[in-house]
Amino acid sequence: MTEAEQSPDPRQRERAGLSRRALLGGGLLGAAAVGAAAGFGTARATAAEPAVATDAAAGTFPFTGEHQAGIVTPAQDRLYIAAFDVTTDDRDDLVALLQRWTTIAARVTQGLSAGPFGPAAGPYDAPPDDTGEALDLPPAGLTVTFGFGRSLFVDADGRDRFGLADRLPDALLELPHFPADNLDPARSDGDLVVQACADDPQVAVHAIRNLSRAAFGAATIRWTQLGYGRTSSTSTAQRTPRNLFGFKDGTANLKVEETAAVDEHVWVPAGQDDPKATWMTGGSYLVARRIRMQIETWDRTSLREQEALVGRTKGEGAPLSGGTEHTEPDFTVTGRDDVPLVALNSHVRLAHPTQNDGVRMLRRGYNFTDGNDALGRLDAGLFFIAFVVDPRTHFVPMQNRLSRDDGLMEYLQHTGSGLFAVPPGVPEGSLVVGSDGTPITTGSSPFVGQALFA
Ligand SMILES: C=CC1=C(C)c2cc3[nH]c(cc4nc(cc5[nH]c(cc1n2)c(C)c5CCC(=O)O)C(CCC(=O)O)=C4C)c(C)c3C=C
Ligand SMILES: [Fe+2]
Repeated sequence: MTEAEQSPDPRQRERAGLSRRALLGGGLLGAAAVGAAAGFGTARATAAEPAVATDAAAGTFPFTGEHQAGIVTPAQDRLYIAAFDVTTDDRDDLVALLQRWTTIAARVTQGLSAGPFGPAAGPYDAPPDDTGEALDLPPAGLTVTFGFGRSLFVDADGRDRFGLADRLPDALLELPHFPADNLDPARSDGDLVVQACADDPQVAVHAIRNLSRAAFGAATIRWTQLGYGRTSSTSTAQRTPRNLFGFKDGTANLKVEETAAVDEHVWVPAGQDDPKATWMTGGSYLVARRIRMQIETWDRTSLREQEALVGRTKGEGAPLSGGTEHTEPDFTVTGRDDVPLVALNSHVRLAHPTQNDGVRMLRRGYNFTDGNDALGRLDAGLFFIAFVVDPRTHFVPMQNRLSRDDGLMEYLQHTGSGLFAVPPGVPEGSLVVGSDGTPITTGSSPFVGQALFA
């Protein structure tokens, strides 16, 4: 036994024990990273806590790949999303931030601590390199997805901030003002966005907190949103969840199994028209809208009216033209006085591809509840997230139509908004692996969004 392990000071004793376990656990950690990359469950491992196999909730998704994770990944139950303002004006600092973020995201998504020491080991007189709240938790299917806002490229006066203006995609437009928008600038936009999704909210918060910590001196948080109860399925294997209006949401969503449709409507293709956006090949555009729902008014609305506004039944989620949940709506079917069964101002009619030039989107929204207002009404709603190949064709026209004609709008208020270019994934097998088997990025190794800076 070492001197420290025999010390009367319990902290000294604990530290000595941890360091020892760190040494003993070094070999296992490499195995943990490999197992995790293969998509198998591991407990959160640190240099101090070697990995152990746990239950199914411990699942991991690979961080690297052609596309970033967290888009077609089966939607997890929880969301923590943060937008950042970049505070440095040095391009090298921005690149260094993205390198740090890549390393941390590659680690935490595989159930590792944010840094190699972990929260309870490492130099005793320095802050731990991981904040610790996820130490004993499984990875919970965590994915971390990064995006770039228009303001990263040009400032409000159109000035080139980081020598990136000639790479600003035409598709990364300033979203227009939509009818009935009531946007709070403090809940909108941002230079960078990080979407963390997991089946455990603490795991998602841990990821954002440690990324935010690593941004110190380079970027600060502009807004965040916690979400619960996914409002969309992104895989046919998932059951359809419900939104806070009590309706099934995500029935007609794009699903990962529809590969041709996902290629057409989600991923930015190679050889697109815009030469400024070649770095986006394999990426997508993330549209975020914080939509407050007038819950109390809705709850005083008759079931007949609720179903008419949505265009589907509340229980089964079937279109009002008949059938079951997954029956396609038939907009030609009429009832008494030749009135269409799926009303002209119903949400599903106005959002249907047949009314929108065949456009589909991959929705990945979450419910939110952020306390209440002075009148005791819940500040609750749907944090709408959609991934699309081009917001000019796949979001703006539909949102204009919905804002203008959708009967649901009487119960909705858009209070936050953001549009972000989500670059492709970090290529598989490209991250440098450290001597302890954990992912590292160095000055020369790949990082998320690297093609933008090439
Ligand atoms: C601009 C895009 C959309 C916004 C904003 C939006 C907000 C929103 N939606 C619901 C509830 C439902 N939406 C449903 C379907 C649906 N919604 C959109 C787009 C937006 N929704 C699309 C493209 C679709 C699919 C249309 C289709 O292909 O049939 C449904 C029905 C079930 C389903 O298919 O998902 C519900 C219910 C709320 C409450 C809301 C804002 C708070
Ligand atoms: Fe919708």
